[in-house]
Amino acid sequence: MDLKANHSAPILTDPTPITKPRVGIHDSLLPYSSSGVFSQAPYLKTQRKKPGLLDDVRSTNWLDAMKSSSPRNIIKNNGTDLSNDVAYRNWMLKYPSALTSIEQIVNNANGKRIALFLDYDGTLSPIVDNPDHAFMSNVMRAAVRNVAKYVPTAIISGRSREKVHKFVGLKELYYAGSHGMDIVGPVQPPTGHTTEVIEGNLYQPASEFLPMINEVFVSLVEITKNIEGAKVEDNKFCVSVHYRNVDEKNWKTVAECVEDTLKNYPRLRLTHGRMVLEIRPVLEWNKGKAVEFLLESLGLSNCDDVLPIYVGDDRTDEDAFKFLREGERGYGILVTPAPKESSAYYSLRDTSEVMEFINLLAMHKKSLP
Ligand SMILES: O=P(O)(O)OC[C@H]1O[C@H](O[C@H]2O[C@H](CO)[C@@H](O)[C@H](O)[C@H]2O)[C@H](O)[C@@H](O)[C@@H]1O
Repeated sequence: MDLKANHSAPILTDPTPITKPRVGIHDSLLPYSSSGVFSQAPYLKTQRKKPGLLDDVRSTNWLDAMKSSSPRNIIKNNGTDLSNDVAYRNWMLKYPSALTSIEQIVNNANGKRIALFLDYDGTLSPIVDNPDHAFMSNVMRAAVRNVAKYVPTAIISGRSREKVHKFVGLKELYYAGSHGMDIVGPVQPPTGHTTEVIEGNLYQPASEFLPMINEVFVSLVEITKNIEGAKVEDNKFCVSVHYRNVDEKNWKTVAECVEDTLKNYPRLRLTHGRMVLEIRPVLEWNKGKAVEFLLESLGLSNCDDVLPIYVGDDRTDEDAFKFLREGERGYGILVTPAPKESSAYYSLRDTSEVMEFINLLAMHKKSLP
């Protein structure tokens, strides 16, 4: 079957199809300030949001949103794995496998540098019950280390930057934590290929929120302490409240605790991840902005020369997919075992397919003169 012919998204088949971004990245983001800290981008605005406008949880069907927030609830139906059924195969006509499309992807990269952006949980490490045990396998680590020899590679995670760096454990990469609100950029854009990223320039657009986030973290730990299975995670500029291990009958209580806490913090908002409620600053900053920022600071923002690829599995990754799709800048690849609407172009089923894709990409780059 010719997947290209059925792909509803614009297929970038021309070797130089990617146009310059419609909106250029603001030069004012660079250069860095003398303190070694990136200067605050002037277009970053904090918006006040009423507590009643929280993203998901206070909408009438918030409980449904909580239930559907992980493939655990959508893959299985009466014990049948729907990922093999007709619905998934039909869905793949719109989001073809990045493995079977590898030729198309590398053809579009012909003559261009590839920049690779990887989410962590659910992308490089499988989803597990205990967030502290979301370890990456050694073979995955080797694959990421290897691809980073050929293409600049960054990890963009909802976790704190320090934690995700520790999990991945590779010096060769760039890291953005707190959904992109904590970025360590290069001291200067790499000239050739670097084997070790020299850390130096921090970009933390939400730094003013740190005391507030810490306060909320402490309150949430206290208020949820009697809910069995609930876990509050400090992600530096965001807080995650996990309910994966909470009995479903208590999910409402978890949401109410979060809501009660946030009533006092109109400058914070709530989003949904996979069995997790995520509290973060009301700020025009997300993983898409982080990709844009990293491309610029790596000297890779010229779309005629660079093909960015972003691989991720979660709702917050959609901002990066959108950023790449909107300017026809590059490709988003959604990792999911079940059909899902997305702004990505391609799909991969799980972390083992992610590893296969990373290896194919490295093999291709290695084979180039
Ligand atoms: O942007 P990411 O790197 O994907 O981080 C998003 C959240 O990932 C983690 O939670 C998820 O993975 C856990 C481990 O597999 C799982 O137990 C949890 O249910 C998932 O939601 C992380 O713990 C969160 O803090 C991140 O926000």
